[in-house]
Amino acid sequence: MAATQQLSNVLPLGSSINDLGHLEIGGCDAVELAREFGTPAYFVAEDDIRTRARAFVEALRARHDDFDVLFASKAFPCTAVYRLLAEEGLVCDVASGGELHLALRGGFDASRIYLHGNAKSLAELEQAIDAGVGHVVLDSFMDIDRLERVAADRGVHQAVLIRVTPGVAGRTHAKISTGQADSKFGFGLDDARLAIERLRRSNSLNLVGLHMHIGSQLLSLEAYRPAVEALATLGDFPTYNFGGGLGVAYTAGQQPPAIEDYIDTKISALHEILGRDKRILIEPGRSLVANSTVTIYTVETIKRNVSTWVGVDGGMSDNLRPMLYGSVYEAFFADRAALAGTGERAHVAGKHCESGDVIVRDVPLHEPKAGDLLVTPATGAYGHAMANNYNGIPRPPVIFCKDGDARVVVRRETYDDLAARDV
Ligand SMILES: Cc1ncc(COP(=O)(O)O)c(C=O)c1O
Ligand SMILES: N[C@@H](CCCC[NH3+])C(=O)O
Repeated sequence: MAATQQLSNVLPLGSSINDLGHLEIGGCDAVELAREFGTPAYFVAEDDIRTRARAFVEALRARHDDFDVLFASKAFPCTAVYRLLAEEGLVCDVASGGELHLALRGGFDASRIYLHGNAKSLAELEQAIDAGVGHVVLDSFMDIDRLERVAADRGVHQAVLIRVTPGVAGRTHAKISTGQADSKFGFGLDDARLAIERLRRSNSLNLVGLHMHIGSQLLSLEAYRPAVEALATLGDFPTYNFGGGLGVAYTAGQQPPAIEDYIDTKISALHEILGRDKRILIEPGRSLVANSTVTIYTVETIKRNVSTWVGVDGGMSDNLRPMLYGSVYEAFFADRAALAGTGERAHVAGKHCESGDVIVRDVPLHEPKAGDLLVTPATGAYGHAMANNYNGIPRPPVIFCKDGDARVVVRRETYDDLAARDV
């Protein structure tokens, strides 16, 4: 049991080990889930996401009157997740026409959607304005020109924010650091001043505030205050969006900041630097959904050479993060969860034709054998979202689990789906 206690920070809230020694998530036996829905598959404890969404809302409500929590939907864009978070009273950030389509399908009112993007197309801007999105977050001078034309053509007065790169980068992997001046995102401080001037003269765009997002998977909160200080040099606005970024635990040893501390840091900076009379938006993605989900694979092969290689039926097509960022995960067997963290050290290899397709390196696995069900926790954020069809692998299903019941919310792709776009 000690082993799963250590893993409680990475597993969905409410997970347990049942009398058979099997992992349970959302009250469902993981071995039964794999039997019923097949592998690989993403299994989501619905209540985990609800609890975290409520924690963000409550932490804000305790500290500030006028706020919204935006679901940064790039982290887990499927209609069931949009629906769940719309039910929890969140608003939504989308970064493309496709995410906008899903958010609307998932039940978000268009007025509660913010459109982001550093390279929005004309078609996406038209789609957003025609749908009636509440806010567009502007990212470049061309973005301003294009949106102004679209809004003017339609006689719409569109609320906008400007995305600013405050010159402060959150401490994280270089590929997910976004606050530095030399970034593809947003306006640097000098350009932001020009953009503000430009928007003050606009008849069709109504600048309501500033946005920043300084990086993702931040395990330290120290960069937020200097970033807010930088925003404050741009003038006084009614609305500020301080982005997402809160890190999560991927491995047993990790202790990310608590949601309350994260909100406290942002709200203290808001009150002390910008004032109390502001509307504040925050935009979490990963920290809402990452730990809600486990992926379950089936072990197909075991090979022993210099190392032990445990080959599973998925890989970089369902979890690109180890390949992109060298991300580290835990792994253990669903039917002997209490033995997590014990056994022979092995690499969990994906099935793709890439030497780097290794899901977890150097993890203790208890007597691995073909047919074992291998669990990797914390795959809810940027897992399904970045899934792909490399090597002709159909993308896995997403299964929601709650109170012992499980239901498919995204079905498994088929081989016919793979061929469907060929002409
Ligand atoms: C503009 C914007 N907002 C919010 C997020 C969500 O970030 P996270 O998943 O780190 O909370 C991102 C992604 O990093 C982003 O680019
Ligand atoms: N895809 C990244 C996060 C991207 C953040 C989006 N701005 C990850 O898995 O960590």
